[in-house]
Amino acid sequence: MYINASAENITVYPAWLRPEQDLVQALAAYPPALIGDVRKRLDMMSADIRCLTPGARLAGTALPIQIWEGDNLAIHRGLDEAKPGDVLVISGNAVTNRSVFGGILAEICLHKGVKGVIVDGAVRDIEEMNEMGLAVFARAVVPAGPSKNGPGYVGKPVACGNVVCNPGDVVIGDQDGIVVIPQSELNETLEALPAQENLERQIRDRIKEAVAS
Ligand SMILES: O=C([O-])CC(=O)C(=O)O
Ligand SMILES: [Mg+2]
Repeated sequence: MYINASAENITVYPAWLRPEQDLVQALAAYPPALIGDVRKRLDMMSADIRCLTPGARLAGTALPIQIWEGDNLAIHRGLDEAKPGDVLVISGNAVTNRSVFGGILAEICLHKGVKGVIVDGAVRDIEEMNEMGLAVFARAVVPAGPSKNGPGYVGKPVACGNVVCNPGDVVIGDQDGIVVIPQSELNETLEALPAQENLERQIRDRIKEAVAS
């Protein structure tokens, strides 16, 4: 950690397997809306979790962190476990009167190769993070800062934006929002995507033909 604090009360769960980056990148070629459609229109986070860094696209593997509301010690501790390609998926139990993530944590994320952060709670320093190029999704923005006392969990499944997210699940986000793909279903999801894309193309072609005729 880069802060002077004891992380004794943060429980870190055993390391998990991360999916192949090639598989993550292949899924990242598709937008969350299309991925959600092939996943029975389930597994998408609440509309309250918004992209706060305009234009950002996000794709990576989940590193779940459960914080104590308004406290970010578990995020600092969790970043010690982060690997390149991870996305921090942080449950703050939807509490938004304290920001739990900001520019300093964003700097650690970039240094670690973390692709972005999804917070079921609030963040701050949003202009700074925008310039830094980290994809940030959260429920709210507020300048009030957090405590750093814990407790918390790192690497235990969390609920974020009403969706359960396990360590190593793939999360894909754009301006529409976030979809979560369970690690055991990555291949079947990827295989189903071209047909869904084709279906949409056919509808668009019919529209073009109708307009042209
Ligand atoms: O003060 C905090 O812990 C949150 C924050 O603003 C930062 O990470 O820059
Ligand atoms: Mg700050």
